[in-house]
Amino acid sequence: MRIASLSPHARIFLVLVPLLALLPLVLPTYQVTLANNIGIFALATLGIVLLTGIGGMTSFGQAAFVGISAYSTAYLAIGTDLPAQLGWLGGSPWGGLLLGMVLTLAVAALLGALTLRLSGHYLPLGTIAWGLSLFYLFGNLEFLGGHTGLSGMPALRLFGISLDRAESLYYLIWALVLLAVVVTLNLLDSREGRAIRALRGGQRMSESMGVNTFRAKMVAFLVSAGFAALAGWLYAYTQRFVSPAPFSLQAGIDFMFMALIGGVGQVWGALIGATAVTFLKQWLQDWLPHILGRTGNFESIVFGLLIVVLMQRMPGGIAGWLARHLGHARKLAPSAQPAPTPVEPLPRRALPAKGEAILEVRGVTKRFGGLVANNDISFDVHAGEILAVIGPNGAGKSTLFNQLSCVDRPTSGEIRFRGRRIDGRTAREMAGAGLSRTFQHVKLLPTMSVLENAAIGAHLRGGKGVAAAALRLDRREEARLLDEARRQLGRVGLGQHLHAEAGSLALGQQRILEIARALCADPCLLLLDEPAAGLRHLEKQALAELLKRLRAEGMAIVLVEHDMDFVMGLVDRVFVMEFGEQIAEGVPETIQTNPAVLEAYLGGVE
Ligand SMILES: Nc1ncnc2c1ncn2[C@@H]1O[C@H](COP(=O)(O)OP(=O)(O)OP(=O)(O)O)[C@@H](O)[C@H]1O
Repeated sequence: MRIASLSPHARIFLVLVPLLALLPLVLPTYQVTLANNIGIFALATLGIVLLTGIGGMTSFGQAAFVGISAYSTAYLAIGTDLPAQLGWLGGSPWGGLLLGMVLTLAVAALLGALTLRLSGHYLPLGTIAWGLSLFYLFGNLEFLGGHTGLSGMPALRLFGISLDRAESLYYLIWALVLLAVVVTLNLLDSREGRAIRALRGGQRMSESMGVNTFRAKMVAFLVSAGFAALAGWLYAYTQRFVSPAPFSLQAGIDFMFMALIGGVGQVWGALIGATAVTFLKQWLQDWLPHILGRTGNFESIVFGLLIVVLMQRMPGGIAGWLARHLGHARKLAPSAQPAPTPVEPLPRRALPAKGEAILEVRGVTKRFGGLVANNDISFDVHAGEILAVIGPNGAGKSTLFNQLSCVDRPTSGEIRFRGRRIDGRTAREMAGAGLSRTFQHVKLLPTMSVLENAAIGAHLRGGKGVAAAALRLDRREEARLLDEARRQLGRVGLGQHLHAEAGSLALGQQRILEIARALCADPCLLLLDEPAAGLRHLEKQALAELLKRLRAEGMAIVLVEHDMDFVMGLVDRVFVMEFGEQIAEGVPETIQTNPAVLEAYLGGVE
C-alpha cells in the first residue's frame, strides 16, 4: 500500500506506533512512569474532546468519573471486607474494570438524563456540582479509606502475566489509548458520529433531518465517561493507591485545560494536550524555583498565565495550529472517503399517487401574545404540485412554515399530512414521515464536508448504531448513505464540491446543498424556505429545472419565495398572504393580475 494513499490519521499511526513502542526501551523508568500518566490523562481528555470539543457539551466532571472507576478497582483489588454480593468479583482486575465501568456509566446516564435536555449552563454546572460532591463522598466514606484513601493494591495481573513494572504497564496503557483513538475516529466517521458532530450549532437542523439530538448527546456523554472509567482502572493499577485528591474538581479542570491546549476539536488534541500540560507542569516545577530563587506554588500562577496566553494565541489548541500550518485542517477531520465500488442504492419510499392530497391546512391560527401572525389559514397541497407562499415582509410566511414543519404548533386549527394530523408532532417525527425542508437562514455545518452535510439528511435511512460504528461494522450501510448523498449532490449540480468544506461554498450553493440534504431523506413533501435567495441567474434556472423534475416524479413542494420571476415561471399555484391573512390563491396568471395582490404585495401597481 502506498503511503500517499493513506488517510492523515493512518499516517499519524504509522509514525506514532513504532515511536511509542520504542520509548520504554530508551527512556529511564521515571520517564516511562511519566509517559504512563500522560497516557491515562490522554484517555480521560479524549472523552472531553468528544464531549466538549466535538459535541459542544462542557463537562468539568471527568475526573470524578475517573475516580469512581479508580475507587471501584482499588476496592475490589484489595478485597478486604467486601460485601457478599461483590465477593465473586474480589481480587480480579476484570471485576474492577466491570464494576468501575458499570458504576461510571450508570452515574453518567443519570446525570445526562437530568441535564442534557436542558440548554445553557446546566450541564457544566451539573458536572461541577457532581465533581464536588463526589470528591467529598470519597473522602467521607469509611470503607473507601476516608481522606487517606485505599492503599496496598496488588500489582495488575492479566492472563497470568504480572504487569508490576512501569514498562509493562506502559504497553497496556498506550495500547488502550490508541484503541480509544481508533474507536473515536471510527465513531466520528459514521452516521452516529455525524449526529454528534452536528450537535455543535446544528441541533434544530438535525432534528428536522430526523436526528434524535438527545440520544446523540447521551452517546457522546457515555462514551466520554467510558474513557474516564478506563482511565480510572489504569490509574488505580499504576499508583496502586487511591485517595480523593486526584479526582477533585481541580483535576476535572486540568483535563479541560489539557483538551483546550491540545486542541479540543481534534481527536489527536487529547494526546498532544496531555503530553504538553504534563511536561509544562513538570518543567515549571523543576525550573521555577531556580529562576525565581525561591520556592512556593509559583508554577500554578505561571501555568494559569501561560494558558490564558496560549488560548489567546491558539484558540484551536496545538493540534488546530499544527493542522492549519501543515495544511491539513480539513484532512485531520474525519473525512468521508469516496465509495470504492458501486453500492446498492438505499430503498426508496413509495411516493403517493399524483394528485393525492399530501398536506391539508384547515383554519390555522397562530398568535404570539396579542399579535395574530397567521389568521384562519386554509389550503391543500397535492402530490406532483408546486405551491408558492408569497407575501410582503412580516406577512406570516415563516410562521406558517414553522407550523407546517412542526417546529411550532398552531394556536388553533389543524394540519394533516397524508391524511394524519401532525400539529403537535415533532420535526423529527415528520422527517421520518416524509417531510423534509430547507431553512431561510442556511443551516449547515460549515467545517464538515459538503458530502457529510448532505448525508445528515439520510440519517433515518440508516440504522447502524454506536457499537457497529466503533468496530467499523457499518461500512456497507455507510457507503450506501454516502452514495445517496453523492447522488443527490450530483443531481443538484454540486458533484464537483463533494469534499470541500460546506462553509467554503457561495451562499447560493449552500442553499442548493440544503436542498440536496433534504432530498437525501427521500421525502414526499419538500418545504423550501426562499430557495432562490442569493442564487445567480443560471443557478436559478438550474434550480427551477430540478424542482420541475421532482414535481414530475410526484413530489409535493411548498416554497416561500420573494423572487416573483422565479415563482411565476415555475409553480402551479400561488398562495398570497398579508398581515397574517390569506388574501388570494390561484394559478400564477390570475395572481399576477389580482388587484388585491397588486395592491398589497406589489404596493398598488397601476
Ligand atoms: N416568535 C415570535 N414571537 C413574536 N412575534 C413573532 C414571532 N415570530 C414571528 N413573529 C411576528 O409575526 C409576524 C409574521 O412574521 P413572519 O416571520 O412569519 O413573517 P414573514 O412573512 O416570514 O416575513 P419575512 O418575509 O420577512 O421572513 C411578524 O410581525 C413577526 O414579528
